[in-house]
Amino acid sequence: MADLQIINVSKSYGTVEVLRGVNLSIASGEFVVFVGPSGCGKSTLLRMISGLEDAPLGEIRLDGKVVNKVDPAKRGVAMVFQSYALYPHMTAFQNMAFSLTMAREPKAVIKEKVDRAAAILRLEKLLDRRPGELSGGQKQRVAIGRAIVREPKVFLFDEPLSNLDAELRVQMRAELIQLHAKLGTTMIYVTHDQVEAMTLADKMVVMNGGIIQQCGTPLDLYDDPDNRFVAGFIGSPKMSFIKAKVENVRGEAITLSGLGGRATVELPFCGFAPGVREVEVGVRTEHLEIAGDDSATGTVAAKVAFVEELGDATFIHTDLPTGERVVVRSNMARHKGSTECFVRLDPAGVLLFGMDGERIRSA
Ligand SMILES: Nc1ncnc2c1ncn2[C@@H]1O[C@H](COP(=O)(O)OP(=O)(O)OP(=O)(O)O)[C@@H](O)[C@H]1O
Repeated sequence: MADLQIINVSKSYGTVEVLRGVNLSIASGEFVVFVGPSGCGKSTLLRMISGLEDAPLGEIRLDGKVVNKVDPAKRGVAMVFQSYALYPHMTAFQNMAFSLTMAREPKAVIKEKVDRAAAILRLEKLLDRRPGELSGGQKQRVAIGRAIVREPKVFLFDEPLSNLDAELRVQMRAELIQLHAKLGTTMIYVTHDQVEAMTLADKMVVMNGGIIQQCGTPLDLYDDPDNRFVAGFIGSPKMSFIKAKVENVRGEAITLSGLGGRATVELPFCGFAPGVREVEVGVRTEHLEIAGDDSATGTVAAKVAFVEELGDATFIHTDLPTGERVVVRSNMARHKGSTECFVRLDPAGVLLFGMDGERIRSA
């Protein structure tokens, strides 16, 4: 177990800056997930922590010690790759034992460590098989086993489940949660799948454009995003955004107009900055409902674009007259066939964003 500090770390490839002044503190034993769209720099940051990529600017501290120039093999970190990276001619046992064999550990110690890892990962019966004789999930477990036997201070996972089918991903996700509970080791995990991130993370780090946009618990990010990017990235279906004009600001409420072109809504809000004329309303699907008419405030006329019926929930994708797409979760079955509807916002579930994308919070 180890804590990790990333202090003002930047990285460029040629003239392209892929990490820009990243600061992050990871506590010992924490499960931290880096998430963000393709190319945002999450794998680069992970590889810099592992030492596979050099870190010329800023500091990476493991248990207080600067490791920027420490050899990857001596950092006490172990990485698990998306591609498994197993030796095809070696058995599962030999693959898992490889680093210990190279370090000339005694045979009895190697066997004990591999057997212990195999028991944790339920691989005991597969140790004689070569990678070609294992399923994707089993191969990934061998790759994780190879990391476990090294008894690292920090595990680094680079999209380890991306090559697995949907069902196996869910199963492996649960296994990783149990593994973390069993070992208690610091784990850093990269994925572009936000559901994976939300289910695994103690702390989630949302990145975009080489910058940490926000970090916190998954529910902090879901309920209280700092900006429009985080709000839109976290959650499925995604948060809907509607532009509005600021009509009236009072002590504990503001009135917005022009939602979807016409509608108005009054929101509880303290300390709204005078002078702001335009905002964007962000609202999650659970704070929207289909209304019978537009008599209540915060109700917008919309056209049904398409309906997804998933059994336990129905998502109605609607288009406002302004062209904005709004997704409503409804337990009213059988919306297929409807072409027009009214969508009502629950004022208590509305978040406000400035036109610069930053969150406007109530005082
Ligand atoms: N060795 C390299 N040389 C030049 N550019 C690179 C190199 N490695 C990565 N990049 C670029 O740096 C940026 C960040 O890449 P990185 O792999 O960290 O992104 P990512 O967030 O992990 O994306 P993905 O989810 O697609 O794996 C990308 O624009 C990528 O093209």
